Amino acid sequence: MTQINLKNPAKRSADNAKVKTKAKKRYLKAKKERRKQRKTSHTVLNQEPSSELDAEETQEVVNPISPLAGRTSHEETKLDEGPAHERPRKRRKVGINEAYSDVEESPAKEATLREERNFADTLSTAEGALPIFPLPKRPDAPSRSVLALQGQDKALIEAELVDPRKTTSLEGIGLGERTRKQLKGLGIQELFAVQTAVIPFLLSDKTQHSLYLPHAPPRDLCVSAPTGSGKTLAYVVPIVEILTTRVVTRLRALIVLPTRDLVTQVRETFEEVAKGRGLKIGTATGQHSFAHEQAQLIADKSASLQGGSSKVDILICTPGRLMDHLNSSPNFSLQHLRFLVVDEADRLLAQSFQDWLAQVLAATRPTPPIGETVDVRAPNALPTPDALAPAFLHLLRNVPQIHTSHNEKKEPSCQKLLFSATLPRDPAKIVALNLREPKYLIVQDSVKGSTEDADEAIMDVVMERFTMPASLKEHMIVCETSQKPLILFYLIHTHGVRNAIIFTKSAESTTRLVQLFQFFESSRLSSQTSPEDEGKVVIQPYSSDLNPSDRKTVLEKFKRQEIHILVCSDLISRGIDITHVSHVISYDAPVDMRKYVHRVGRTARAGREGHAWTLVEDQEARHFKSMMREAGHLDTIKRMRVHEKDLSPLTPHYETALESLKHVYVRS
Ligand SMILES: Nc1ncnc2c1ncn2[C@@H]1O[C@H](COP(=O)(O)OP(=O)(O)OP(=O)(O)O)[C@@H](O)[C@H]1O
Repeated sequence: MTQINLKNPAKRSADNAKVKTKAKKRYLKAKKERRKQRKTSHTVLNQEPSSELDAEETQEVVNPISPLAGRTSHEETKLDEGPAHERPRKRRKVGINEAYSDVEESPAKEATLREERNFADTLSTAEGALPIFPLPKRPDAPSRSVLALQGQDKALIEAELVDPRKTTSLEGIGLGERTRKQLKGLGIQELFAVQTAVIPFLLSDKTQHSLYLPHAPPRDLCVSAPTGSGKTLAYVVPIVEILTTRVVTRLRALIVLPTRDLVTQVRETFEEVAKGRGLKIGTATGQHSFAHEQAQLIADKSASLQGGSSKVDILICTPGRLMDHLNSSPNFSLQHLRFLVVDEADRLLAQSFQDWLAQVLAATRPTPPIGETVDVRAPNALPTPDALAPAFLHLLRNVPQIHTSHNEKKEPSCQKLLFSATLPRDPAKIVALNLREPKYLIVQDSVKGSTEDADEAIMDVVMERFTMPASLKEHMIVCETSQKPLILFYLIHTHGVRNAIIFTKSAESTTRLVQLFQFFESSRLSSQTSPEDEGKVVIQPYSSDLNPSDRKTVLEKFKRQEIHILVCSDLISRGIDITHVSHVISYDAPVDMRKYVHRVGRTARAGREGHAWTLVEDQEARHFKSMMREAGHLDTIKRMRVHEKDLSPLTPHYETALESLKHVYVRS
């Protein structure tokens, strides 16, 4: 045993040196040996077996050498751990050979250790060697699309994509002979993409043609398709087709729209398609007195009828007036509804209108009986045999309870159909509709069939990157605020614009612009040598300031092209279908993308060409461009430039018009 001199530090250090030298020698020897061993194992490792046989041979040659052959894996594990247990060491990464390097033992023990080292080497070379684990990898961050789709309706993610170029003939998609004839009479030779997808979904399964489907209720449908793509006929045609089978008039289809103008327009479409079918169509918009509407809609107000009473099969309405009838019209019932259509769904779902949606949905569902019930055995208890819809029959308490298949749970048969060019992405809004196994149909341009395209299209809906009609040409004109009216007048005259709709930000702005334009026209025409009326542009306001009948007259004149240009606020930016509109001009730039989509959608309808121009004031340019960029639309909208010198011939008339307008405002 080595003595350590505690008294003499110099001697102590010499002793230490001696001890160290011995230990160092042993260490160097062990190291040399290790290196030798490693060299051998490295060569073996690098010698990849040329065949399976080689690999097996390697194992067979190696294993018999090991003195540990035949030991249990448990014993082997213990042995590997041995040195580490014997002496606590600094924590560092060690190779299997290094694990033995710090051990100072007797030659006999060293021989054992050498054998063990050999065994460790065999382990590293043989099959079943200690596995080399790959370094842990940081998982990839979820993509934007994955994040965007989180929390979205599963049905939306699995939406069916429809190519907008797809058309189909009227035959073979479940339409009856009469409907086909009717459509041909309306000039419809083939069905547009959205119709080719929606009509078969609603009609191809004959079992779904029934008016009541309490045991196999139909799936609901959400449709996103560009403006002017024919969404109205997509729901009008199947509703007419299915309701034609009805015998008794009940309120079976309810179409909810955001404005009176749209109610009138959709009513016209229903009347054209349902002509000669005996279906009764009604509207409720508040345009007439409440009593008048009740008289139009309800057949029997005198008695309280559990099954309700209706004079119409189809009711087209605005949500406000619908609420009035639901709350205050006796016998106005939604229990027989087979279809609930929410057109311009995003707009309607965004507005609460006395929580109209929740109330309508509640009215389509049966409620547990409360209070007084009807004794069906009493004479005249049920006014008509089919007064109650199947899902509501349990309300008749005194019916003897005999268990039959009819006691099975009965669902309301109402099928919800949602349509919009800008379907809401907010899942909460969709959830509020309580949709039944909803199916999503998306009419989207980028469909090439690949999964990536499909995902991209769904992402577009989720991210609110809306699809525009393919035949639409879009331009923006960035200008100074003071120049805006003059630039507008210049564009109208140089491009010979007629059949246009100009959008402003308010009714007041509409009135002012129309007056200014009319003064401008007077000045311009008075200066020309040709007869005054030649080349006159007829411009009219269309705003909430007009009463409903005046609005109707203006719209009709515009449709007949007696008025060339309509100036309006966003009152008619949605849904209005005037096929000959060639230009949509946003005199005041829209502040959000939805508004933009619906405004420009008043042109380029049903595959026709159309132009959309947006005047953007200098200070608005940044917001407008970033809005377009976010919507993935900045590349599509082109810049149009108007030079100062082009405006100069019109400047005197513009100045005169400004002067005249000033007088008007001073006087008033
Ligand atoms: N199959 C068809 N063949 C010819 N014209 C059609 C066809 N389907 C619809 N149209 C016409 O296309 C025009 C646009 O239809 P519709 O008003 O239904 O569009 P939309 O998709 O509802 O548009 P928006 O989103 O602006 O309300 C209408 O004039 C309609 O008559």
